[in-house]
Amino acid sequence: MNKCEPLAIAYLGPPGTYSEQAASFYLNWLKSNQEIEATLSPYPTIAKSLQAIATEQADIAVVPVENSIEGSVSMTMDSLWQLESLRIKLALVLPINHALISCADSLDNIETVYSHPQALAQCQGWLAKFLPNANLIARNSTTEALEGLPQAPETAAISSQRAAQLYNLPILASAINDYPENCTRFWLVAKESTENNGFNPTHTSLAFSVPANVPGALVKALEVFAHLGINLSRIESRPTKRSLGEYLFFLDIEAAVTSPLMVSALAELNSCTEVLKIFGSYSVLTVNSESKKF
Ligand SMILES: O=C(O)C(=O)Cc1ccccc1
Repeated sequence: MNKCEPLAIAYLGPPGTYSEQAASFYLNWLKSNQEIEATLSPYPTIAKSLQAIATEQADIAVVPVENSIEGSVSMTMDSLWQLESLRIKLALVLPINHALISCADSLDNIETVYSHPQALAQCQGWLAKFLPNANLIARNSTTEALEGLPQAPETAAISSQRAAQLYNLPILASAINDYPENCTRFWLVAKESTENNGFNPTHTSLAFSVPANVPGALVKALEVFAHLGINLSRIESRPTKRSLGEYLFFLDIEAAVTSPLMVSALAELNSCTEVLKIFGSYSVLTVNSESKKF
């Protein structure tokens, strides 16, 4: 990164997404706490936001990783495993409030609803109750879903209230997520070589594969943490994509990578896993609605 250039923050666009809200929060934080200027650059997919870091087109990517209702964002996990030399620098937890945006006069006229798969899933109860016959179609992001709404009044999109204001589109229903306490965790990902941001790391994320057809291989790996009294806050499996029934295991751990217990754990883990990748050690910030400044 050129020190004179503002920091380029990649996020899942077009502007107005929840990822942009998380990216804006970080941009404001950088300005007020570290006097660092930054700019926001939208990318069409989560994978492309992360690739922009690997290819040094951008300095930091803000990507959704897990939702309190719907679970993990598989595109983020798969890209992190595939791309080398990326590190998680910080986690941000944001409250998520969805609205139904449409130029239709009433819900009765809506035939199709577009949104990011996570948003469709987070509103499935509401959709089943109020739009039981609508076709639900996935888009790359909640704001990509807004494209074409004015030309097609029989369509609607699930996006944020702020996105409706940004694109001057009407809100037909608000607070439509099935659970009011809907939160999403975002990771801020940079190149391994990037300086730390001053937060003391409290969590570590990693993933590993285990030797094929070894009974108890996963138990052995998990016992490393249990025996050392280290708490795990998430475990998730993803297919290796090599052959059916082979998995990668993603773990979030409540300890910094440099803590003495983790140093012992990682040494032991190395000996019972096949490939082990450490995605970073970072701190978690929870953003409440009032502190989302733009
Ligand atoms: O599409 C967006 O706005 C995103 O940033 C992804 C997303 C979708 C739903 C909840 C949280 C993040």
